Formats: sequence, structure tokens, C-alpha cells
Amino acid sequence: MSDAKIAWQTVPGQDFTDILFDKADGIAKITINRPHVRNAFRPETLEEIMTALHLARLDQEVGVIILCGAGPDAFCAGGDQKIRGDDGGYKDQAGVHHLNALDLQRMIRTLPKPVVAMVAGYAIGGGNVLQLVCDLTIAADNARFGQTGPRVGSFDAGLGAGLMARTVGLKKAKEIWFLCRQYDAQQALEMGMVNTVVPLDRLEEETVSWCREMLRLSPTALRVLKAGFNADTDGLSGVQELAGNATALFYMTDEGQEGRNAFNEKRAPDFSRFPPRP
Ligand SMILES: CC(C)(COP(=O)(O)OP(=O)(O)OC[C@H]1O[C@@H](n2cnc3c(N)ncnc32)[C@H](O)[C@@H]1OP(=O)(O)O)[C@@H](O)C(=O)NCCC(=O)NCCSC(=O)c1cc(O)c2ccccc2c1O
Repeated sequence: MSDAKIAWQTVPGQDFTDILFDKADGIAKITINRPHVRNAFRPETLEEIMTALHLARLDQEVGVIILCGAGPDAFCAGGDQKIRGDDGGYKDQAGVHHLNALDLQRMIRTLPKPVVAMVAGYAIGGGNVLQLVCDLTIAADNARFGQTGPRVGSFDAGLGAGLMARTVGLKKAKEIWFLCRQYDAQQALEMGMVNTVVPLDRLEEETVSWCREMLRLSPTALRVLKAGFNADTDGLSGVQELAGNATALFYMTDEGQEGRNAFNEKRAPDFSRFPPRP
């Protein structure tokens, strides 16, 4: 199959209402499917995305994940203001309030495979933070980015502010949040908020081509690099993620296995075969 073509297959066995979950050629695609509200999310949407991400993480056929919105008009317009309640978050259908966008942000950052945002149309508010926390962003030429929090009575002073500042610089990040302007795809590219801009009709083709390039590379190298890129921003939990990769690799060595074997064989471990390396 040429690089331009991909035959998405719906991942079977799921009962999603707010997202589509497809897979092909080592790539999983999660589509926020609420175009009537510019793909704004409700708590259920975020739960479904997290379920799909978990499945994609466990699936050893999947090396890269695409996150996108249904239709050409929006990637995601953030939290659904129609179900934003008075009790500290967004109401699910049982009336419970959530801010589970923050759980999703952390999940994307700790997921040990690259997550690529494919942005057509608006990426606004929590939708812009969502594309920001993805590892790469491919934008269509109709994409528009911005924060609205201070206008609609909200703010994301966590990754929304801090990661934004690390991505586009402190002054620009403050401008984005303090003025609540919108920026077109070219401006987003110039400020380093996205990786490339392509015509809308070539968006998926280009995104898939970037994914296929990554799939040709070492998954372990990409995994550890991702953890390394996030480690300082995420503090000790970022170090935990990076260190977990070191532990997993150590478990694969004879030296690591000698400790386990000695315990199971009720003998003292003999690490003398493993000299301290320079
Ligand atoms: C995105 C827009 C700029 C698009 O404008 P456009 O003119 O193209 O379309 P309409 O405005 O006519 O919208 C069409 C239709 O969609 C509805 N809609 C759009 N966005 C939302 C939304 N976010 N919630 C609910 N509904 C939405 C709109 O009402 C129309 O429906 P009708 O029935 O009226 O026809 C523009 O739509 C826009 O500016 N949207 C609002 C963007 C916004 O302010 N988002 C919320 C920001 S706050 C946030 O996202 C957020 C979420 C979190 O989970 C947080 C967690 C923790 C901390 C902070 C958080 C946070 O800040």
C-alpha cells in the first residue's frame, strides 16, 4: 500500500458513544466525535479517550496514536460549557462533576508511544491544551488555536500554562492566556506550537506519513526519548517514568535476572560476572 493510503478498521468490541476508535498498519486513531459542539468534550468523552488510549498502549501492533476531531471544522473546542456545573467541574450523565481532562493530559504524557494531534479547524480552550500535550501536532491550513479561559471563567494553570510556556516561550504563552486571541495555523507554526501545516485535504495523508516514519524507528528509543523530554517538566513523576524504562531494560539483562534467580533458588546472588562499567 502506498504511503498515501490507509484502510482504517474500527476496533471491535467497544461501545463508544463520543469517540471513534480505528486502527491500521500499526497506527491507532482516536476521533472525538461530537461535531455538533465543535468536538467539545464532556466527562464521558474523556473517559472513552482514556479507555482507547489504554487499549492502544496494550496493543503490541500499535506503535503510534493519532488524536483528532470529527469533520473539518474542529479538533476540539475544550470542555462542553453546556454541561459545566456549579460544583467544580463538568457534569456527567449521573450528575457527578469532573475535571478529568487533567487525567487525560497526564495519560498522554506517560503513554510510552508517540501521540500525534491531527488538527483541522478549531483547537480552543481545553482542546488547545489537548493538542499541546500531544507529542507532535500536524495542522491543516484551516486550523485555529487559542485559549478562552479568562473569558469563559476558567483557567488551566497547570500544563496549560507551564507546558505552553516551555513550548512557545513565556511572553508568548502569557499573551495567549492573557488576551484570549486566536492564532491561525501559520502563526502557530511560527511560535513552535505545531510541527507542520498542510492543506486540509492532505492532513490525514501527511499525518499518517509522519506516523509511518516513526514506525520505522526503534520503539524503545522513542519511548525513552519521550520520557526524557517530559522528565524535568513532570518533576519526580517524570523521573519515575524515565526510571521505569531503565528498570524494564535492566530486567532484560543477565545481571538483573541473576538477582531474581538467586532469590528463587534460595542462594546468595553472584554479581561477580558483571563488572562495574566505566
Ligand atoms: C470553537 C469556536 C471558536 C467555534 O466557533 P464557530 O463560530 O465556528 O461555531 P459556534 O460558536 O457557532 O459553535 C457551533 C456549536 O458548537 C457549540 N460549541 C462550541 N464550543 C462549545 C463548547 N466548548 N461547549 C459547548 N458547546 C460548544 C456552540 O454552542 C454551537 O452550538 P449551538 O447549539 O449554539 O449552535 C466557538 O464555538 C467557541 O469559542 N467555543 C467555546 C470555546 C471554549 O470556551 N471552550 C471552553 C474553554 S475552558 C476548557 O476547555 C477547560 C476544560 C477543562 O476540562 C479544564 C480542566 C481543568 C482546568 C481548566 C479546564 C478548562 O479551561
